[in-house]
Amino acid sequence: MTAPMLEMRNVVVDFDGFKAINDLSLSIESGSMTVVIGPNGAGKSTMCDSIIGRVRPTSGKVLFHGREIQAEAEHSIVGLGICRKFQTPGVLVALSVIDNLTIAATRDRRWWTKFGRKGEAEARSRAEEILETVGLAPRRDALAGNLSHGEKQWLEIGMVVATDAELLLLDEPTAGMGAAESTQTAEIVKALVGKHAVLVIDHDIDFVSQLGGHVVVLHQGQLLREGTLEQIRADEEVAAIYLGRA
Ligand SMILES: Nc1ncnc2c1ncn2[C@@H]1O[C@H](COP(=O)(O)OP(=O)(O)OP(=O)(O)O)[C@@H](O)[C@H]1O
Repeated sequence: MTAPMLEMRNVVVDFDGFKAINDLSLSIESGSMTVVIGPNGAGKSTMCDSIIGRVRPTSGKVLFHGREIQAEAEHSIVGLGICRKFQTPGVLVALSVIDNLTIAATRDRRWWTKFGRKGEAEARSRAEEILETVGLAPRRDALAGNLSHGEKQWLEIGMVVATDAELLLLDEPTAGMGAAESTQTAEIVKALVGKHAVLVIDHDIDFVSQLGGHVVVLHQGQLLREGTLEQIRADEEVAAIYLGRA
């Protein structure tokens, strides 16, 4: 039997006696979409931190294609093919959209780790492709600093995609967005699935329903439920704890 692409096995993250992640086990398959929801403080960001190597599990294992990565440095985890987008966009505001994407594509993790820097022409052609994927073709030459909040988020998704990571971690990609921008974000994220596995953290249930992925509910650092959004919505314990229904 082949190992899942990513597996968290009995992971505990203990901050001075407080278990932000408490015996969490879950698997993510290649090319899949997993959406993590849960109340504030459920441990969603800490879960991402423990996958990417920003936080060390106190116990348990994180495996990527069967290889233990829980003790690896963040940059080597990125080199293996896991890349994370944070809530706050980290684009280079003085550069154009296409230049931001080209720089990110130049740092394609496979070229970075195995062959040195990718050629400028190849990186630019990859950047042009990603420009379409994230819907920013009309804003190609705009300075990143002049983009709207939503456009900056899409550019940063594009920069994560440009690394050609196998697993993309998107932490609240719709933070601060209105309904129309959230819908467009769902379309962008759905288009990434297949080529990449995507793990999305988000609070917005409308957005989660537009994504249509496998839903994981975290509560107090533990996996409360997983399934389709319909199964999650029908679950009375989840409704009481998270969706606010008695
Ligand atoms: N470095 C830390 N030291 C101590 N406690 C922490 C640390 N990081 C997170 N926590 C605590 O761990 C718990 C889980 O936090 P986390 O940010 O992972 O939750 P979350 O589900 O992402 O919440 P939110 O939806 O509000 O972003 C919270 O109670 C938080 O205060």
